[in-house]
Amino acid sequence: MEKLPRYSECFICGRDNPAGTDITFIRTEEGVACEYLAAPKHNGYRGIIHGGIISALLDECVGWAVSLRAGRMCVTGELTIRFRKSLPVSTKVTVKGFCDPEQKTRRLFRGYGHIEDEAGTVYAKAEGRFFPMSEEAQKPVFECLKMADAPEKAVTPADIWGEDCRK
Ligand SMILES: CCCCCCCC(=O)SCCNC(=O)CCNC(=O)[C@H](O)C(C)(C)COP(=O)(O)OP(=O)(O)OC[C@H]1O[C@@H](n2cnc3c(N)ncnc32)[C@H](O)[C@@H]1OP(=O)(O)O
Repeated sequence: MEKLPRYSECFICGRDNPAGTDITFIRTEEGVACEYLAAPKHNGYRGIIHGGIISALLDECVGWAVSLRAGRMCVTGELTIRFRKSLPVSTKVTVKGFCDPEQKTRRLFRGYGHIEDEAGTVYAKAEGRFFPMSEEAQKPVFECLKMADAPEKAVTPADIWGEDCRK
């Protein structure tokens, strides 16, 4: 399992965004995952994590999973979240994202994901459609992507996709 780069300004994974969740995503055999310890600063109602935070975690995790498959960073076109159970503060959960293997076009990628705790309880599920950026639009993204373990180190498309890098 390999740590994915972090986007310095991102609300979810950015080191330089004090409002964020300070999360590192990991490439897994099936897709992408991250650990999240439900924090009181992310409350909606007292003691329960805000649905917007849950949505943002799933958006980014599934977004990474489809981006790895697409060979380009993607933007979210559509995201549907099903909130199955309230997520209590202080719960340690794993967020998992996957790209639909039944890919029919290179223009639009479908992805899905969920949030579960150590006992396997699922709190929320997501599915969405994601669109790869153009090569031009992707360039500024790489100005802010930094290696997870070396924040001073820049990242190139080849660092993420290797030989699968889309031209
Ligand atoms: C990798 C790190 C993780 C990152 C996670 C964070 C991701 C984000 O949150 S990104 C921020 C939020 N998203 C955005 O800012 C994207 C804003 N939207 C856009 O840029 C554009 O609307 C975009 C790219 C989605 C589609 O634009 P465009 O390519 O011009 O679409 P368009 O030509 O109108 O439509 C193409 C096809 O896609 C479909 N489509 C277009 N937009 C959408 C949409 N939002 N949802 C579903 N389908 C859509 C259309 O139906 C159309 O299909 P068809 O040709 O069969 O009619």
